[in-house]
Amino acid sequence: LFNLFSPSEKPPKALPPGPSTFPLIGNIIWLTKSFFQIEPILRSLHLKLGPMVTLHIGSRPSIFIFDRSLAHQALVQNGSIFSDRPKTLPTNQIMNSNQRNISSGAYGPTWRIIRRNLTSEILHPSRIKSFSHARKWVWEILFHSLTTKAKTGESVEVLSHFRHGMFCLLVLMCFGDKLSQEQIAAIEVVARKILLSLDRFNILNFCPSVTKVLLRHKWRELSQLRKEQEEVLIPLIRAREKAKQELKNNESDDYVLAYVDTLLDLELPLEKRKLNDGEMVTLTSEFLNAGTDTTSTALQWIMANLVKYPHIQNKLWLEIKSVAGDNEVIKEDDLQKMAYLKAVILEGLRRHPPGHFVLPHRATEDTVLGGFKVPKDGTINFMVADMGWDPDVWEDPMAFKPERFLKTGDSDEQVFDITGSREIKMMPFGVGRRICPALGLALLHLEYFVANFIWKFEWKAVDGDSISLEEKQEFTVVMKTPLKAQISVRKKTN
Ligand code: HEM
Repeated sequence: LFNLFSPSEKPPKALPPGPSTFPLIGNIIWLTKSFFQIEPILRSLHLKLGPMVTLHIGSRPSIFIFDRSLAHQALVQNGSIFSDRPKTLPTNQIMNSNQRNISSGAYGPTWRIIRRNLTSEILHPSRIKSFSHARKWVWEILFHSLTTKAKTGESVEVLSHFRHGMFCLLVLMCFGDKLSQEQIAAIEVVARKILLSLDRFNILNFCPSVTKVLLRHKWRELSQLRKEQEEVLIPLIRAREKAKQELKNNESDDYVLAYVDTLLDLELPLEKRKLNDGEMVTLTSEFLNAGTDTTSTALQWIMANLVKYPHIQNKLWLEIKSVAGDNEVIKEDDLQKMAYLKAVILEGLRRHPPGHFVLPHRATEDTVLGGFKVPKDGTINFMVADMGWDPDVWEDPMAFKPERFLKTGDSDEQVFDITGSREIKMMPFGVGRRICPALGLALLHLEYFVANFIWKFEWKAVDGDSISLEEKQEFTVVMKTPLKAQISVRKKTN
């Protein structure tokens, strides 16, 4: 437990401060607001009340942490208390097989096994390497559609291209690389339909026993949506199961392990059984959804800044040129030699983290943080965007300056540690035991695609348009005015 008070002192009884509201009505009003609507309210409360703020949302207190060293105390130094998840809402339970996925799973043996399966079987650096042909395939699809735009002079709606590219890539990692573009499109249609309609079902959570009667058609609609998802994914899982057997029997060199293969082999530690179809659907969908919007949003923000600031784009292009020479495509090994590229990506994630909060955490014991009580079952949220914009850590924090991530002089100082294990300066992937398990993959995807985009094309604002950095909440925090760019193919002699 935290040792923030001496044994003679009594542990504090008070929760972190919060606004005064009418108990029941206030709790319900917060429930109707999205995190994005709450964020500005929290910021003004933070200025008045300090680094920890409590809102009574629904039946439990929700504590919001602004301070990076308190975040470190909670998530790193006391990770065993702060790594659980709150119980998910009844509508989400249908989509996540009753919390049987990584992101919503309770901190315990089942979560540990399914998370470790993903990190060691698929996201291990050597495994990530085995998917390089899939990345090249997706790059070629993007390259062809962008070249057509460049030739016709049409502007590019950047996000839809990026999102489709990221989705294809994750589908191939998930189901194997023998899928056609049509099959991928069918998975994408149902995944987007679900993502865009989930908010409509929130009302069902207000008093499920009542809404199950009064709004039963809406509950049916939700079950129908889940059924649609299963009807698309289960046949693909079965087909992969068969193909895997055949490829293995023939000892084929073509066999590249896919996420589904690992799930087919997995055994749940408590129940001592294999995953059922519903659980497989839940886990494969999590893989596709967790990685698509996050990465494509980050990519859009980064490219927006490269369009807005042509001198940064040019500096990056010069670095790529110095490493890539005459290569048509940037090779993955070459990315390691591009320090400025890495700085651009990190600055993008600092200035525009795709999620302004990590997923909510739950405290498993009564404990003390920052001199306040954090009650057992309380929900804890971490203010990701605000930490990355803290003027005590980052000079001129709202400016886009990749140089801040470049090592100066020849000191032995480590390159920036985004895991925050020793100290948190920003946390776009979270920190501690629940840190995004795919941060290495996400960084590789961002580096690989940004490098190739800039290597092959020059990106400019559409005539007369300035690039607005205003934000809007969707699944992630996206550009309110989506980036449109005019692109031209770079000439070798440029
Ligand atoms: C730029 C891209 C990405 C960003 C910024 C990002 C960010 C995050 C954040 C903030 C969390 C929550 C951490 C917490 O609750 O403390 C998270 C969790 C997670 N992410 Fe990512 N992510 C990205 C890409 C991906 C990709 C590509 C995948 C999968 C292929 C993925 C899979 C997951 C999973 C499964 C979790 C849940 C971890 C757990 O609860 O144990 N993410 N991510």
